Amino acid sequence: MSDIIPYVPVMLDCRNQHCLIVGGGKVAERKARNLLRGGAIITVISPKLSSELQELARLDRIHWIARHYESGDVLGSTGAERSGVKRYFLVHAATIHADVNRQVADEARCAGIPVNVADHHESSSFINPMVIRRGRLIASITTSGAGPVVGRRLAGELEQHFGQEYETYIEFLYYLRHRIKQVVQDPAERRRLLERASELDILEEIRQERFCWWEEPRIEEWIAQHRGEIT
Ligand SMILES: C[C@@]1(CC(=O)O)c2cc3[nH]c(cc4nc(cc5[nH]c(cc(n2)[C@H]1CCC(=O)O)[C@@](C)(CC(=O)O)[C@@H]5CCC(=O)O)C(CC(=O)O)=C4CCC(=O)O)c(CCC(=O)O)c3CC(=O)O
Ligand SMILES: NC(=O)C1=CN([C@@H]2O[C@H](COP(=O)(O)OP(=O)(O)OC[C@H]3O[C@@H](n4cnc5c(N)ncnc54)[C@H](O)[C@@H]3O)[C@@H](O)[C@H]2O)C=CC1
Repeated sequence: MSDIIPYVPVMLDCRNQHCLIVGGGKVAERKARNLLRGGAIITVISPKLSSELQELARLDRIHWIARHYESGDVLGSTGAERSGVKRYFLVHAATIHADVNRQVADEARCAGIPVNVADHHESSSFINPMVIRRGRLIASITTSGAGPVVGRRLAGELEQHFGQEYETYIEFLYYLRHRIKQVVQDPAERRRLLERASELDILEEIRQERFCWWEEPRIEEWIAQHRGEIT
């Protein structure tokens, strides 16, 4: 048995970042979908593509280099250079060949580029969790390699817990916090207001379809009412 890797969870902003996927099958397709959703610019190096990836290439949503991986590709120093890439933000090694995946991983690690290896999580510098989304709320869960079957069941439990009402709830709290930050300068006062905001029973109101979005005057009134409170 291998040790538990003490993964550090982070959320990456991949918008307009160049990402490389080596391999063009079912797994590469899933990694591409995930990155596209995050706004990344994707290059795929693979002699063949799944039908969904072919469609994405046809629509210019991904840049396809139609050949086997060559040493130096992760640095953008071979064919990838022609796609205008200076440096990849992250790399996925997702071919069917363990030795090719390992080569991609070694080259990426040497270059200091985060890499995910589809067939061997111990060689990866990052792994992909199961994700559920409710607008701004993103809940992700991983079993650190125990596998997606159990992960999917646990994600299903999260889906039950975090219903669609959380999208409005979190959006409301975001908006209220944004306004508090604009009008209240004192950090202690701000924190107190933010705590008050988190105690509001909005979630239940949304669930019962009683919630009306707070317009500007109501927010100002609420802030004025609570900012002078002494705790
Ligand atoms: C460690 C990790 C690294 C990573 O890839 O990031 C990893 C690794 C491996 N997966 C393998 C197999 C499968 N993975 C899936 C599916 C998913 N795998 C995902 C994540 C992860 N998979 C990372 C953390 C996982 C964790 O939480 O523990 C998901 C969540 C996200 C995503 O892939 O983007 C996505 C769910 C998509 C969804 O349901 O929505 C399926 C099912 C399917 O394909 O339909 C199978 C076949 C069934 C099976 O084998 O269990 C193998 C063996 C390969 C082999 O033996 O050849 C390895 C290699 C190893 O364990 O080292
Ligand atoms: N991490 C995960 O979530 C999962 C990982 N896997 C593993 O991921 C890997 C890929 O699986 P699939 O996508 O299902 O396989 P697949 O057979 O559908 O696709 C493999 C792809 O690799 C390409 N390829 C082969 N040699 C190449 C090379 N030298 N350079 C560039 N591309 C090359 C092929 O053209 C093909 O597009 C396998 O090792 C599999 O065991 C499988 C399921 C889930």
